Amino acid sequence: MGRQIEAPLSCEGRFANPPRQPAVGARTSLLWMETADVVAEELLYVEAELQDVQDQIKALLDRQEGLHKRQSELKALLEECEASKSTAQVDSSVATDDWSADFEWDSRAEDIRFNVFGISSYRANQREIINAVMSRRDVLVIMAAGGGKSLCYQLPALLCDGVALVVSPLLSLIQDQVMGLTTLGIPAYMLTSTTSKEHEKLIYKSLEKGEGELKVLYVTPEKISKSKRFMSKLEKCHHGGRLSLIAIDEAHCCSQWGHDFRPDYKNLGILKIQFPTVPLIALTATATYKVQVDLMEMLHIPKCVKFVSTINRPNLFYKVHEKSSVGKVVIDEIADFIRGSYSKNESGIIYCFSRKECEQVAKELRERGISADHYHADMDVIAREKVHLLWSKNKLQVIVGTVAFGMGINKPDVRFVIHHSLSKSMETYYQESGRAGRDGLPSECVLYYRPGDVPRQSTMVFYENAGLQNLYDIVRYCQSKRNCRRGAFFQHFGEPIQNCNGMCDNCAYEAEVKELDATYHAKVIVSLLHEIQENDQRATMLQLVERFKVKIKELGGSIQPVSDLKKEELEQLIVQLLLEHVLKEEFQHTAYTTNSYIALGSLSKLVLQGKKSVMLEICTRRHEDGMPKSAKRGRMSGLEMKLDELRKELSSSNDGMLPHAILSTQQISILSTQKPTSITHLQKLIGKVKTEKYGKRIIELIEHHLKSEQVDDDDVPGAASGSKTEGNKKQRKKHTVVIESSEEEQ
Ligand SMILES: Nc1ncnc2c1ncn2[C@@H]1O[C@H](COP(=O)(O)OP(=O)(O)OP(=O)(O)O)[C@@H](O)[C@H]1O
Ligand SMILES: [Mg+2]
Repeated sequence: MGRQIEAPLSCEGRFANPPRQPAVGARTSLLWMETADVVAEELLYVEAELQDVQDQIKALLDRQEGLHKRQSELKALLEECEASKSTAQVDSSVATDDWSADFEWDSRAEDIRFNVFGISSYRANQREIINAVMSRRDVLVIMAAGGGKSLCYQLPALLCDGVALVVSPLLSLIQDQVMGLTTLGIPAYMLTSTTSKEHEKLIYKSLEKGEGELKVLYVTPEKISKSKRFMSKLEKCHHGGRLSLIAIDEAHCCSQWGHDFRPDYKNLGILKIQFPTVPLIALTATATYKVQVDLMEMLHIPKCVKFVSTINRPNLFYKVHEKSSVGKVVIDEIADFIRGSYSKNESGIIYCFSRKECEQVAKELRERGISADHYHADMDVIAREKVHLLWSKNKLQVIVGTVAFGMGINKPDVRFVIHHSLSKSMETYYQESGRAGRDGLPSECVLYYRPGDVPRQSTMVFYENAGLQNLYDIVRYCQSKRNCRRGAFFQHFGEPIQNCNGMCDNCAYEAEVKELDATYHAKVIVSLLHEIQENDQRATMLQLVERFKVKIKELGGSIQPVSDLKKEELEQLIVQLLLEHVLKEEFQHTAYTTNSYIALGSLSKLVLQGKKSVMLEICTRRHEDGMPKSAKRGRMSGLEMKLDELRKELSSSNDGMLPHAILSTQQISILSTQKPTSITHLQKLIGKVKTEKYGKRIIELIEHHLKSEQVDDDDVPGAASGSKTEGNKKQRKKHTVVIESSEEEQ
């Protein structure tokens, strides 16, 4: 604990009880001396009493603070219990249903899963969800980002007769999904602002009369709330018994308590009212209990079956990187990181705060030789689509985007997601970073954080429901120098802690963290703000830092020396004081912008009165950086590289088809281990549809590879046949890290 220093400002009532004066009269000096002794004695006694009272007050205040904290924890817990009770009551009505039992559609479902989607086994909950939908139940799915939610409605869409309607919030997401399904030969269409009149006619005809081949129809929520024409066609489709199911993807957008509320999603409740007998499946990666209850109410699905899976993404390495205040330095570091760890054109995403920043970052990365382009809502649709397609086909390494890019984007082999600036909440960060490693292979999520970015973000979110609270949660995640990053996600989403396995910076590397007593600094900051407010002034974080430095110089002679804090550390302290309610942010609008000012928070008095100490964690050194080598994926084998080239070649000769849709990374890995040389064997590994389309080329390539291996073996004197392949296999195994809990196609 640090020393207690007199607060620079006086506290209320400091001299409220001055010592009583002795009576003056014709007394001798002896009497005066005796009186002085008595007074001194009483003074000592009173001072001791006062100290005692002070201690008690401090203890009480500490207790009060603790109780307040516990009170809000308990309130939140109670809310969760009530929410789960109400959903449990709902769920109890279906408790007797066993969704993993045998169903009549089992073999057809297996056939489509494997032969159409090329997926060799279900992931956790997928089969059960599909069975519930097929049993015509309403379903709520909470499943991790990249967990495989799409299959849960796409497969039933193919199993059922008629058309499945999918509501999805973003154009980019819809394009991505339609592109993926078309590649698999599934008749999927979208009805959005970009749909041509010709296509629109075709879709409407199909809805109205059941003509044509429409199977899955994607729309944005605006279509439901704003287009009467569309709704009337949908009704006709329903009356004809051809509306098979309704899926609402990214369903958290319905709830005001969710992190990405969209007003048009609020009107989706109409769907269940208009089509009560059609099963509705709502899917999201992020929904707290509160959001789940909200969703069930808003979508009118009180009796839905709920499937909740873990949010854990064991293959993602989470890291917070200290961000320099010099823009060029940040870009240099990002460029070095990409060049150093991802020199083989591995895909990545960089999230930026603003559209202008996206363009700037992309341009500066290009200047440093990295193939990058920007993506944001100000670009016209064609330009955006072009960038997205180039990236999807691995012809562009990095997309630098705003939040407009990402929700549900399905590129499985994104190896890194960098946040150039802070996200606005834990949910947003979980979703955006969750774009990485959807193929289950090790991938990195790096957030560049500097406390100076907090006011930038807070001016954007303060008017949102719980906007500041959400922002401060992610800020707490960033400020922490010791706590497990993964643990912060579990805590936030109310899930029991699971082992991180060293897959975050704080767990992987021990940082040298100095704990500094910053109580005095905090007192000076609080006093300064008193002065500022008394003079009817305001101070931004930057101005406060500057004034602090001046103040410390002024006070310098009269106080014991305190350790100097650098500008960034002072900003870190101010942010910590915001998180601890010693300070708060206030916002003021000008004609052009909104400014954040730092003001006194509810606990500022405690600091001033010396009843609250403030400790600051300063990271002096981190021994290493980045994902540990042991967690990184080994280099591709020769055959894997050849198969990768083949899928790229097939992708460019089949316009619109994405390389990973031709062969997924897992399939390439399986093929390179099993080396099938017959169509029958190949079909067992990648399914019928892909074998019919690309089987001949794949077999040719594998045979050619085996022959060249044989030649190499023959060239090695004394090498036994097959021994080299074996050797390669062993070597590869040594480099490859298998992430246990990702149930990939192995
Ligand atoms: N059972 C499975 N086995 C292997 N891969 C699968 C399986 N199910 C889905 N996938 C693949 O996992 C990836 C992610 O799937 P999907 O896009 O459905 O994720 P999601 O849950 O919708 O994530 P998000 O919340 O980010 O939208 C896709 O490449 C998909 O093909
Ligand atoms: Mg999705």
